[in-house]
Amino acid sequence: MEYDFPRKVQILGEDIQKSELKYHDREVLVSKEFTFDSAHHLHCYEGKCKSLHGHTYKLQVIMRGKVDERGITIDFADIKRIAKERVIDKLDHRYLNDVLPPMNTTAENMVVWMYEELSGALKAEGLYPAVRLEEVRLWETPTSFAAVTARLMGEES
Ligand SMILES: Nc1nc2c(c(=O)[nH]1)N=C([C@H](O)[C@H](O)COP(=O)(O)OP(=O)(O)OP(=O)(O)O)CN2
Ligand SMILES: [Zn+2]
Repeated sequence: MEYDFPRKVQILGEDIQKSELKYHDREVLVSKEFTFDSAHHLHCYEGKCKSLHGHTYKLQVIMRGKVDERGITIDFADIKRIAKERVIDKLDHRYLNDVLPPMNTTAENMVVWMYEELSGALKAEGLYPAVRLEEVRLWETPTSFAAVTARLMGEES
């Protein structure tokens, strides 16, 4: 497919005019996915998950913001760094019942905690409100996930 990209881009050190940038200022969702392995068991639950067991969790982080002059909403590398620092490095190869704040370690509870961690990082780093956390999804198995959105978390604008 042929795109009508601008001929000149000042921001990249080339000879480009901002007025030619077609997509600058549009709001776009950007997403990155991660996996991590953890052990846990559930309380108040009758079934196999009350016993110690493990999962390869999948986490999807979706952020939202305006595209800048470079064509970037937030660098995927920054999403990765934030997710690693705030979530993955705390949980990977750990026993969740020990390392998470007191909670039953269901996918629902965990995804709410993850949303708060990630949203807190955007605010602490001054990226918010230009960049907002739109949705976080956590797969416990390939067929089961829990998710929260900005609207569900009362952060929608
Ligand atoms: N609503 C929720 N239900 C269950 C949770 C949960 O977090 N939220 N967690 C569990 C257990 O942790 C269990 O390990 C995962 O359950 P399940 O998806 O049933 O696991 P399976 O391996 O049996 O999945 P299949 O893909 O169907 O083989 C239980 N329920
Ligand atoms: Zn489980």
